[in-house]
Amino acid sequence: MSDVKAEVEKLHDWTLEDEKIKRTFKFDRYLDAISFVEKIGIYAESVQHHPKIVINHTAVTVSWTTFSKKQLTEKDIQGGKACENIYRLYENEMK
Ligand SMILES: C[C@H](O)[C@H](O)[C@H]1CNC2=NC(N)=NC(=O)C2=N1
Repeated sequence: MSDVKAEVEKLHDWTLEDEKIKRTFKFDRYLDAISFVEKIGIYAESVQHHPKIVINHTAVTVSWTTFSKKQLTEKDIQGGKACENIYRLYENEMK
């Protein structure tokens, strides 16, 4: 297994399929979901690596892959970790 694939296992809650990692994040309110997406957008622009994001009311599904290489790369792992960190901010605010 490649190092990148081994790293996916450490990202609990993310599933690996077809060279993509994916996770759905849940929010209490629609605008919390939108705010999460905006923060991911700011991260994505800062590193010039952009995920697919599907907003379904209060559920946000984020998928990372590297389309230029048609495979999962370290940048996708970093993207997944960034999403986790951003979501943790939201969870802490809710406590
Ligand atoms: C030039 C620019 O860095 C590339 O087009 C970037 C932009 N964002 C990207 N995002 C993702 N997810 N995969 C890429 O291959 C990619 N390429």
